[in-house]
Amino acid sequence: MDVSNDADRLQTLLYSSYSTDTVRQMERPLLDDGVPLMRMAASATAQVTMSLLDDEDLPIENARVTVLAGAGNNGGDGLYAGAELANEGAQVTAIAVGRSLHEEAFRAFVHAGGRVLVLDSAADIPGCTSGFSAGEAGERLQAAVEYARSSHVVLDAMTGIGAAGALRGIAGTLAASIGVDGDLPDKPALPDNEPSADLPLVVAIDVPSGVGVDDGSLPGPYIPADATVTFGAMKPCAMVPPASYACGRVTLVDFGFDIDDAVPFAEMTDGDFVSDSIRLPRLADGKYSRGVVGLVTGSARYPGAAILSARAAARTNAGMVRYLGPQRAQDMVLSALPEAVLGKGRVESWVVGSGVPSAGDETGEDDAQRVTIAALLEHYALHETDDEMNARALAMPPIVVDAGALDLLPNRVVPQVVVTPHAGELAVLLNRLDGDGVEAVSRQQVEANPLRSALRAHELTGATVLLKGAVTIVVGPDGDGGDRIILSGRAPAWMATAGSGDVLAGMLGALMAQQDGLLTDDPALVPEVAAAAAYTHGLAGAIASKSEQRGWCCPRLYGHATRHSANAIGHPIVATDVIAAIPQAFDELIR
Ligand SMILES: NC(=O)C1=CN([C@@H]2O[C@H](COP(=O)(O)OP(=O)(O)OC[C@H]3O[C@@H](n4cnc5c(N)ncnc54)[C@H](OP(=O)(O)O)[C@@H]3O)[C@@H](O)[C@H]2O)[C@@H](O)CC1
Ligand SMILES: [K+]
Repeated sequence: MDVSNDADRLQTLLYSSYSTDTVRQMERPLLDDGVPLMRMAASATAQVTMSLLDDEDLPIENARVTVLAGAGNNGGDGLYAGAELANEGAQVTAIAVGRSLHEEAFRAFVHAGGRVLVLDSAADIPGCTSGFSAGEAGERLQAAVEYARSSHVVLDAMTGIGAAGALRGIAGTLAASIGVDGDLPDKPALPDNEPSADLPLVVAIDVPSGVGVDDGSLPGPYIPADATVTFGAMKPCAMVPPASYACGRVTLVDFGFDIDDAVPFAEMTDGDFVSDSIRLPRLADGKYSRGVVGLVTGSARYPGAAILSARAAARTNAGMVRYLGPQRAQDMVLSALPEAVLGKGRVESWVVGSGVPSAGDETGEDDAQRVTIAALLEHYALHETDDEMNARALAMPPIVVDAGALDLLPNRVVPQVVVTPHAGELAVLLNRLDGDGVEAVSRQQVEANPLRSALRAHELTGATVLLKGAVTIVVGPDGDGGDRIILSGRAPAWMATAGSGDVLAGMLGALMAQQDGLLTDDPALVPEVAAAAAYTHGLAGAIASKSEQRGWCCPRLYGHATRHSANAIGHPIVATDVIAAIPQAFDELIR
């Protein structure tokens, strides 16, 4: 990735996340040059902690701070940060969860007046008691939990990027007692990831302990944070849900990593990125050249989805919308959108399945829409032996496969097919594709590790996958034989409402129709346009609900002035309100 100037570099740093291996490669040259990264990390953590205490009107001299310190460098960060807070007058206790502590950091901590409570009887930490009985170990653990709970601040320094798998042993028990075990992060969605006023404030060092650092999963007990101070570069867990929901407000400490040659693991969309997907009208344009969207959506049973998808597509910069569906839905579409054209004709993209019953639905089997969709989707199927049919499939216009069409998806398809499931629908899709012999995956499992599920669906089908959520995950081809992961976190939580998905499907269809056929020629653009649709949908929802809250907030950059952040929570909306706000969203994106 070529990052030509400083502003571009910072933008890339804030909106890209890198795997732990890449982060270690990027920090290597600095460590070799003797740059004191750990001290820099610790100072930043102490400063962020003090400013949080300040926000709560808690003087540092009165603050009780608990450092949950692991045996690795993450624990070292915590101990140095604890030492700085102790030097400022705080009363700081470190709970040693492993058998050792980072030596120099431990010395600095003790020198600053910090106290240490050891939990592992086999620990070997200078000046600390060990070899105690199992009974005493239990008492110490209980005391540690109580002490942490009654603190003003907990610095979570158990594990950082060296974490492997679910937290085990004492760290796991402590996380289950102080944090969460088995549930997704569950708190009101506030603007700017505002910390709750409840004490203790939890500050995660680098990453919250217990989350899947490289995939955003929650493999076991974890400690949700009010704030995370992360070093050098964003890790996937700070962007990918549900771990990203456990990070609270994120501050990135720029170590000056050279990111020119680093390939991000996952990127977050921003408005600049999205505007590339918007085709501005041209002087010589007519309605056809601006892109026509064909919709096979809605059904006799669910006609409303036809209206929502048609109106959303028409508002999203399409030249024209064609609608195919049952008489009742046709009548309703025409009265809601007189501009719609009924019946078949040339289109630049398709949207199928929104508001169409699936096979499991009681009206599913005999719904005529399903017959039309199944026939259309056959044109997108890839066959092992038939090159001619494959060439025809590769030349098809892009298509959005939503809701009731998902169970009609052929096994292997071309990448300009975008499937748009929510977690439950993705679980059903994966179980059908994986077939018997592979353990069935539940909606809850998809929710606990949505990225893995989206990657799996892309791998199995070849389709581009857009998994809906407060942070929407898009997985598609990167053009070099690999996967591209793009996220959109623009939507406020108010958008979790009936019909919201139908609106997204229509918007995505329209954005794909206006790409002048480029998506068919270059499938690597498909995930970009899919993420752009999710972002524009989220932005329209934010405008409609007058909400500053979003699924993902851009991290603060340590040492740089914090932009004043508005804090309107906003108000409830219905899907129709989102459509009404699309023009204003475009206005913002094009400006
Ligand atoms: N490189 C640098 O100089 C800089 C690094 N920096 C900081 O260092 C961090 C990386 O440090 P790291 O590599 O030492 O690993 P770290 O995250 O402390 O984890 C290792 C410890 O965790 C334990 N552990 C692992 N898995 C576990 C599990 N499932 N359940 C329970 N325990 C588990 C593991 O135990 P073990 O497996 O050895 O028994 C070991 O004790 C990085 O995130 C950043 O904060 C910054 O200061 C900037 C400069
Ligand atoms: K941590």
